[in-house]
Amino acid sequence: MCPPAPAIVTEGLTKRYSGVSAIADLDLTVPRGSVFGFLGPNGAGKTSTIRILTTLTTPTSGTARVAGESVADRAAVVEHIGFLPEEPPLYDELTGREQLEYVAGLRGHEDWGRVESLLDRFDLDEDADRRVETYSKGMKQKLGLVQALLHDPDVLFLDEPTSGLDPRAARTVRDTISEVAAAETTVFLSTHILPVVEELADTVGVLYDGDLVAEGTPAELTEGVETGSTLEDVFLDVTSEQPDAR
Ligand SMILES: Nc1ncnc2c1ncn2[C@@H]1O[C@H](COP(=O)(O)OP(=O)(O)OP(=O)(O)O)[C@@H](O)[C@H]1O
Repeated sequence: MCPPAPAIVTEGLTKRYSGVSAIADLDLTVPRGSVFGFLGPNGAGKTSTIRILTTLTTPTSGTARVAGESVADRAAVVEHIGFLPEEPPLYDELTGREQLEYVAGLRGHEDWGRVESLLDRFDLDEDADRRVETYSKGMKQKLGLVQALLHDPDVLFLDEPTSGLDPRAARTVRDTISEVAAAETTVFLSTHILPVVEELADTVGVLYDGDLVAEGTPAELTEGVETGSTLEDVFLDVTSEQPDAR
């Protein structure tokens, strides 16, 4: 039997914005059902990569496939993906439940039973009839996560899902990510919070100046460097000035 196709494959992926190189010749493979921690300093090209993989922008050159579909085929890719950007796209004037029903309707997945079960699963049912504008940041983040999961995507993209959350809300979001990953969904997790990656990621990729400068399991990355090294030590090491940096 053939092994299943990877959840994400990029080959020679390149993005330039009027002369500025954001990603350069990126080759990336993310196996199905894994949590991929996508790290890199500010300006490394993480958001640009996520925007290409979620079909919000097009590459300058190279190819990318998500859940087996080319990112050139937007309609095919969006069926398979969920995306929680740093600021969840929510309407303040809707209630939590209306927000989810609205998005489910837009996607043509008018499965109100699923909306209710997700509200229940993420402890949002008691607040579901309150307007989003009254929600705390943590509740908005949870609602954004539920919204990204409504159509049971194969690949979930998360951009800084725990930033700005208090420890309890961040824990809830981390637990949710673990739960989603346990249910065979591939999670592409971009964050600056390294302990979150250490806790959740099966594989880590470190982007620096548009290039992948390290890739492996957290254990592989910390092996071979000084005993007791953490992912933070590895991150700081591989993202210091590279000899061939542009
Ligand atoms: N729309 C744009 N127009 C011009 N340059 C851009 C645009 N978007 C990103 N860039 C540039 O591309 C490079 C990569 O940016 P990107 O936002 O992808 O990095 P990032 O790793 O997500 O950074 P951060 O962690 O700060 O969010 C940067 O030099 C940035 O200034």
